[in-house]
Amino acid sequence: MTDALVVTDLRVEFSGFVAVGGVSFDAYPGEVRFLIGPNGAGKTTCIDAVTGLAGGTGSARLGGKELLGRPVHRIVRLGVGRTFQTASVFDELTVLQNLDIAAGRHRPAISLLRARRGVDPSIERALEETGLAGELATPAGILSHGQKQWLEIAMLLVQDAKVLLLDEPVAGMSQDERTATGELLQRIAAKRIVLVVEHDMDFMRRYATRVTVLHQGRVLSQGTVAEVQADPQVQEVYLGTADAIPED
Ligand SMILES: Nc1ncnc2c1ncn2[C@@H]1O[C@H](COP(=O)(O)OP(=O)(O)OP(=O)(O)O)[C@@H](O)[C@H]1O
Repeated sequence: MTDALVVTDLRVEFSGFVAVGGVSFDAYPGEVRFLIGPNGAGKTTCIDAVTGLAGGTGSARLGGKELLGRPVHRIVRLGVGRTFQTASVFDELTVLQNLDIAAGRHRPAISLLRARRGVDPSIERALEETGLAGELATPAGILSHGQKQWLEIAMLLVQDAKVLLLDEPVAGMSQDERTATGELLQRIAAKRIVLVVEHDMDFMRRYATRVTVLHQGRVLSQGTVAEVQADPQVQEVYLGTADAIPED
């Protein structure tokens, strides 16, 4: 079983501006963990710090291992993967070629040069899991917006990421794609840590098991969906009204 991700008193400054001012949260396999908050709350900066893209102080531990201070590639090697707000796949390559590249770090370079004799089992599993099995030969550039996000997730699965940090995975998706993505996150979270940064409150309410609400670089509220929805401070930040995060 994958260890927990435990972030303690994380602080990130940009030239004296405090973007993240002492944030603590944890995430476990088996839950779909959400980080929400208004624009500029520090959500992306938190995952930038955990993945080594932004320097931070405090602690971000995966199992017993401290992530802060390690270079990006070492954090990746420890099993921490992320997606970005804009999908970063190779548009001119097929779905399979993208996944081959993602799988590359597991094989000796020479095997990448050999002719393909069937699809790698880890790639096959990732294709099934993300619903992209029918798109093997499709150039990534002509996939739908949702499918591109799923391909990015598939690339992390192929790399056997233990932690998936997903930055606004459903932004710009259709309702059907959102539902498919929520169900995908529930499936992959069974054995991995899934932390989702989102603006979409409806999506959060449907799929979050636990939520941390950030505001101006600090934790405003933390708990189950019901707990954060009932928190007057959260309601205040979202539009300043009690029905800002509507109940079903
Ligand atoms: N590289 C940087 N240099 C300076 N300031 C930055 C940098 N990155 C982020 N910031 C600032 O830090 C604050 C937090 O930004 P961040 O992108 O983490 O917020 P966010 O909660 O992810 O917002 P959004 O929902 O709009 O993506 C913002 O005020 C932002 O302008």
